[in-house]
Amino acid sequence: MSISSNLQTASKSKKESKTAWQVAPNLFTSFRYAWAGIVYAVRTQRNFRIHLAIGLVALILGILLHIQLIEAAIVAITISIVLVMELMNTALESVVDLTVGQTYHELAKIAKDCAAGAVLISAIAALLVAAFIYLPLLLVLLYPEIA
Ligand SMILES: Nc1ncnc2c1ncn2[C@@H]1O[C@H](COP(=O)(O)OP(=O)(O)OP(=O)(O)O)[C@@H](O)[C@H]1O
Repeated sequence: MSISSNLQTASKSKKESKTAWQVAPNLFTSFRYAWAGIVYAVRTQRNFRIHLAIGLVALILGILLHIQLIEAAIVAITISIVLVMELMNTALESVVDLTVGQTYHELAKIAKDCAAGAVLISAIAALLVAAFIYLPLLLVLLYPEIA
């Protein structure tokens, strides 16, 4: 996402909550800020939306394929890691943009590239987990004779 649209969205949410910089007075407010971060990512980050959709499909497929509880736990953790990496990537991009603005800086590039790399590694791990858990079940479903 571009820096200017990031700034636009940020200033919009600033208008919505002028007290967002304050320390959360209670647990409920903390949850509200956390939820606001997730909503921001859903609204502004295409990759976050894609990973969220893939995660939901994986969960539904898991239910349909009757995966075991331990497999469901692994799938849930894997989906969470990818989404967490996306959120951390978004947070880091915002901090970098806040720091250097629209000027090119080699350290800004390293920070953003490494964050993007972290997301990529988590996504590849998720693909591997999906292959290990779903592929054998799907193969048996498609070719019952190999079971
Ligand atoms: N200030 C900067 N200085 C140097 N390079 C930058 C800077 N900002 C961005 N880049 C380079 O451009 C790439 C894309 O940055 P951008 O902020 O547009 O992320 P993005 O395309 O929104 O990423 P994502 O798809 O993960 O959200 C970075 O990975 C980095 O290589």
